[in-house]
Amino acid sequence: MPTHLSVNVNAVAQLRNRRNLPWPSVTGLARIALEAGAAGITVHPRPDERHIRRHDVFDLAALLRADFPAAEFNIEGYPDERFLALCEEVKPHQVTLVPDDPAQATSDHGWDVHRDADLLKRVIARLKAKGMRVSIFLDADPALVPAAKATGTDRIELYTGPYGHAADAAVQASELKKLVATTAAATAAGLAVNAGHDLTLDNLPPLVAAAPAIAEVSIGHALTADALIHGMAETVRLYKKACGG
Ligand SMILES: CC(=O)[C@@H](O)[C@H](O)COP(=O)(O)O
Ligand SMILES: NCC(=O)COP(=O)(O)O
Repeated sequence: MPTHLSVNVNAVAQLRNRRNLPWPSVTGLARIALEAGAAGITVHPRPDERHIRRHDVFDLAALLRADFPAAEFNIEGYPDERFLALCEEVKPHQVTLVPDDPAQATSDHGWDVHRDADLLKRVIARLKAKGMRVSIFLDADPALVPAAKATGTDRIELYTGPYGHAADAAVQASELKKLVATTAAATAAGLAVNAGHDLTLDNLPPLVAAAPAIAEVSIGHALTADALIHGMAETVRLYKKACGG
């Protein structure tokens, strides 16, 4: 089964937010991505609404419900009360919990699954009780898998930043090894595996070849940059091919 591609539209929203104008259209670009074969859409509404705004989340949910019922909506974020209430209202297919501080420029680490075990258990049970699948952002380290599993999560999302922005080939190869080992440990523990952050057309094929069990990648920054060159539809086709299908 090829790895599913979820298109993250944060960067489309960030470009739109430069002006008080409705373009580029977040739902319009999401529609093009889904028509071109993306399996889903991802957003990471941050508290300062620097890119995705609250209304985008509702607009995208309505788009998927009306016109792309087979596609999945994935909402990422830190589980404060505002975020949890938003998820409960929108009911996406998947909620990805990320340990980001509001001041962070972007996500740069996974959960401390030991220190934050109680918070994660409580929040995951709450979201799952409302029918949402839950994934937690995790650094590539197989030793973290047992504690991740103990939180009750359905999936982990491997933080691929250190692989994606590795300074040289040797570092990238060593990061890839960690991603492969963590995928194997998670799969053996009965957890499905997603991956994301700084994935590109260049680094995606070696990742999915080495870890074909990865169920889904969510990609935004590089994919949006490529869409400026190739257009969104062609870019989604290129990334789908890079995902193996
Ligand atoms: C959770 C994760 O990996 C992030 O990639 C995030 O969704 C990106 O957030 P920004 O688009 O705000 O950098
Ligand atoms: N979960 C990762 C994601 O949605 C997008 O990350 P990036 O491709 O913008 O780095």
